[in-house]
Amino acid sequence: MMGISYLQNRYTRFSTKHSEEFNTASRNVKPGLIASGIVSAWTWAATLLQSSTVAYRYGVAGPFWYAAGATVQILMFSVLACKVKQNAPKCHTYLEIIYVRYGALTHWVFIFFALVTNILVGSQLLLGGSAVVTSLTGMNVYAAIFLIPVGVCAYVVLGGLRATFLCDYSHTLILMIIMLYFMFCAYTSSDLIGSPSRMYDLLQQAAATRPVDGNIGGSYLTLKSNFALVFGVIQLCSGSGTVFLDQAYWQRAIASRPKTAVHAYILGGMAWFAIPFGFATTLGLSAVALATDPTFPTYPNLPTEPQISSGLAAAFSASALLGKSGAVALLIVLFMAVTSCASAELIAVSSILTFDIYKTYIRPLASPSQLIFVSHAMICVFGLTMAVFACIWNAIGIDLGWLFLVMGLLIGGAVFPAAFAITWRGQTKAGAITGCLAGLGVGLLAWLVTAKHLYGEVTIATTGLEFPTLAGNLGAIMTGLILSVAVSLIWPGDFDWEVTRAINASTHSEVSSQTEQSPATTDAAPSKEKEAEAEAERSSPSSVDPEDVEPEEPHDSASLRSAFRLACISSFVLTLAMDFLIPMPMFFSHYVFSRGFFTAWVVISFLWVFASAATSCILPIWETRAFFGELGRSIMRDLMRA
Ligand SMILES: NC(N)=O
Repeated sequence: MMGISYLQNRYTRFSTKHSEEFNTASRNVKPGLIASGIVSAWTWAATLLQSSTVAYRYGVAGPFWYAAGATVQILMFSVLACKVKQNAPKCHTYLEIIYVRYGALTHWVFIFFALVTNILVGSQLLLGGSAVVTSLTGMNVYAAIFLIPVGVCAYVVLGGLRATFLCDYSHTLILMIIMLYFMFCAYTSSDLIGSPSRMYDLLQQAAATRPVDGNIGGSYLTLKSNFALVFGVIQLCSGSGTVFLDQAYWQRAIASRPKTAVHAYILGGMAWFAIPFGFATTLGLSAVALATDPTFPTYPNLPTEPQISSGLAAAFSASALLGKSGAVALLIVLFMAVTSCASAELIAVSSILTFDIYKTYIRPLASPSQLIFVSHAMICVFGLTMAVFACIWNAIGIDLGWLFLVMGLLIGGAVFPAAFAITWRGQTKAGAITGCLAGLGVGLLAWLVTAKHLYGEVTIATTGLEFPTLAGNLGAIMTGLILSVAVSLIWPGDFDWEVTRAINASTHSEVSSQTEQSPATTDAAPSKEKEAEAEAERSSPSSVDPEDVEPEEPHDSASLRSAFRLACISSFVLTLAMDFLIPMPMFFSHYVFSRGFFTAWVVISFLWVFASAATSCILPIWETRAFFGELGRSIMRDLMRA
């Protein structure tokens, strides 16, 4: 990472010493790298572990609903990405939009929801990751929780947002390779399974002795799975909160080029689908198939419910399929997922704390170097915070499964108010605040009342079950939607987007000037500092610029409007297909997969993973080939001179 940052600073005009580059990657990253960054930010420990948990519990419907329920938010976010480019092209965080549109009170409400989202996602990463590390290596769980973020903090501090994209890229590449290793092993070479047909037989045998409650005929081979459908709805609600309120996704929209942001989100969403779908269709179903095999780590017992809820189904099947090398491969893939997502969370929170709290309320005239210093410090503060929260969850008996189902009801109220803040000129301050807070209240109430009503007591066990969490998630998100719309229509407003377009408008892009002149720093930044930065730039041996190699077309509102149309149409059509047209006929017809259909299902999972690898691993290299050629020549020239 240090090497990459050195090369970037020496040979390109993007210096990590500038806060604009550190926090927004100078807003010119191409769609392949953004898509790869989206895939890796959205690939949590849970994407691998919880998807395998639901495969173990519900059969083929689990991976499908995990993937379909959490892809659509990324597709829909393409609409917001486009609106950010249209209505607030110079913002650093989405909370800056809230601040200039609604003022300080609403800003603090949204800061609260944004930070709760990041804390839940960050601590959930460490909770899932550490459970598997402890299970496979015996390491103390608290040591694992604290060790995981240390390295990530170091490379994010060194490299900033662009560095996280580059690390995301390399981690996604490794993740794809290992995922394909598991898939090929399970479905082609393993002595225990070795083919889709053998997996089909083993799943049928498992259904005969361990039928799935709520599935037609107890089968693992059907989408007629009541609890998988409930999980899918929770996933839709909770995923909306963890995408729309997580600055990491806004940051990728902000970092991308205006006209390609939409493509990046659509590509990223479609590429991400393959990860939980392919991974859990392999390791989650293998856990069902091999649970009674002597190679299974819990043999002769079946895994316990707490083990499954902690996300250990994948760890057990990886060990059963491949022994020690399976355990090592799972640890590596999990490390890649946890670190690349943690890096996205760290820099996202650092941007919020730097721009929305420090620069807005503490030191409005902060200089660029002060902003960079605070960004670095906040990365470490948040690294520590997420570890502390993961320890708290662990100490009070909350596991990955519980946190996964509950997250959405805590943040769901703010989903629609946040989306409307950049898309609907009619949403008022009262509508936004009422939607957020009432959504939180109703979500909590629906959750606890349902647990008490259905199970007679409110405990960690009952509050982590499907129906209470479904009620809470739906209550929160729908209340946020209904109240923000109703209140805004009763006391209407008509916002002028020119106000948000003016955010940081007078900032001269560092990309063009190499000196940062945000409104707050134009006059205040010490001129010596600017001179030093300019001098650093002049002394650079040569500055390779992707734009010089491949100049981008000018941005115009007509092309942004057509990108917006593309975002709306593609997110609507893909969502309809993934969440209704494909699963619902299979659900209502009570279809149980035939052997041939299951084989085709597995083949599709392979093809999708290959397409996903092409999008997130090959496309970023292809689209920057001219830049890398020029960079290589610059390095050669520099070496010749030495
Ligand atoms: N990112 C998720 N929901 O796996």
